[in-house]
Amino acid sequence: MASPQGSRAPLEFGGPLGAAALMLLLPATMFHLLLVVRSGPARLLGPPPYLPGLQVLWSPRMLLLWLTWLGLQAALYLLPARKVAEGQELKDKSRLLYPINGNPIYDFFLGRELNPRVWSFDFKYFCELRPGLIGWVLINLAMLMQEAELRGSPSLAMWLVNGFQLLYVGDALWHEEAVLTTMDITHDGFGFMLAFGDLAWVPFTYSLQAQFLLHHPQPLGLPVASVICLINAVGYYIFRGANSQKNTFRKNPSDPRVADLETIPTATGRQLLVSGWWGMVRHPNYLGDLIMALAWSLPCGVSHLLPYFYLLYFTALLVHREARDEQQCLQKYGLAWHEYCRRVPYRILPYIY
Ligand SMILES: NC(=O)C1=CN([C@@H]2O[C@H](COP(=O)(O)OP(=O)(O)OC[C@H]3O[C@@H](n4cnc5c(N)ncnc54)[C@H](OP(=O)(O)O)[C@@H]3O)[C@@H](O)[C@H]2O)C=CC1
Ligand SMILES: CC(C)CCC[C@@H](C)[C@H]1CC=C2C3=C(CC[C@@]21C)[C@@]1(C)CC[C@H](O)C(C)(C)[C@@H]1CC3
Repeated sequence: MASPQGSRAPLEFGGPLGAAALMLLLPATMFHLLLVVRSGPARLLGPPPYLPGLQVLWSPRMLLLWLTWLGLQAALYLLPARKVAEGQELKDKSRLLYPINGNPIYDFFLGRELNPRVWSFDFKYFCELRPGLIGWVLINLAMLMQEAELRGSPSLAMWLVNGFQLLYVGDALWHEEAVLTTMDITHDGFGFMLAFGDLAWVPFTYSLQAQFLLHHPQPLGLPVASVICLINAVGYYIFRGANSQKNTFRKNPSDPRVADLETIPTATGRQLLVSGWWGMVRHPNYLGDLIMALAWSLPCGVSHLLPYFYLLYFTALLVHREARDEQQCLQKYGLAWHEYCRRVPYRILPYIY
């Protein structure tokens, strides 16, 4: 968004160089992870065990399968029997026009079109939840079924990972409307980052724990499994509680479930919650999500670093995302946001960060 003086807003992700590096590094990282997870050593930081030839990598049948999957999801997305929810309005009821800054690599990575649509088909909204997230749990299920074929029955660890991540995806679909208030929909364009993130990164790297367990079975006793289930439950409770509280408040501040919460008025007319989950830290939803990310890795044991890749990546993503959101909220709310930061000094982890 251009500032009042017309100067260009600061470039994120390290500008064109950062964007170009990420567009090379991310597919390479995903490729490395998928090779290493199948190898015996499964060393995250080691070189990939082998580099498959092009005849292995290129499969017209797989391409057709993937396009069929995308087409099926698109057809289901277009079914007439669906609820239509309004997106977030901007302050003056209009939509800001982002100046094209003549920077192709950066624009290609971040995207500049906020709401890419063909008729009523919203590409960003469609990609955000459906093909990638549902594909993720399908890959998990395929791993579970293949382990049953290989070893007679799925391991307890595989059941836990499948169950936790099915809960996460099911929750996302159940609360589909909440996606409309996420940063991706309200602020980010639909470029390489979200297209690759939604359609490749989520299904193939988020299913890493299930893939790891298929190739590296891990023993898991009931007492430890119970503790891991408790950790996931705590994470989900915080994640869901915080997201629902904020989304309810944003939809209707007078809703009895949030009406008694303390708030800070802002010059925009919108208020900031300063008690409840959002009085604990400034991103309680991220805290819950990270606790769940830990619970997804623990069933894979501690013999390998690879299953903890998601936790490491996700921590970096949310720390970076939180910083981006802070800048946006500072621009939106000015002094009110400074007051919020004074009263709620921690970002994600109480008394730590
Ligand atoms: N699994 C994954 O890969 C990922 C999961 N996520 C999850 O997605 C969820 C959404 O995260 P994200 O999209 O980053 O955005 P958030 O849901 O955290 O929303 C941030 C926005 O909420 C509003 N807000 C912030 N503080 C307050 C407050 N005190 N009172 C009222 N409103 C407030 C502001 O918008 P405004 O005031 O304009 O309404 C702010 O821009 C999170 O749970 C996160 O964990 C996110 C990224 C990746
Ligand atoms: C490829 C790069 C490393 C970065 C890509 C990041 C994307 C994979 C994520 C950015 C925000 C996301 C959200 C979810 C999935 C991952 C991406 C697309 C989300 C749909 C997961 C389910 C949650 O319930 C949610 C709150 C709906 C999430 C919204 C943000």
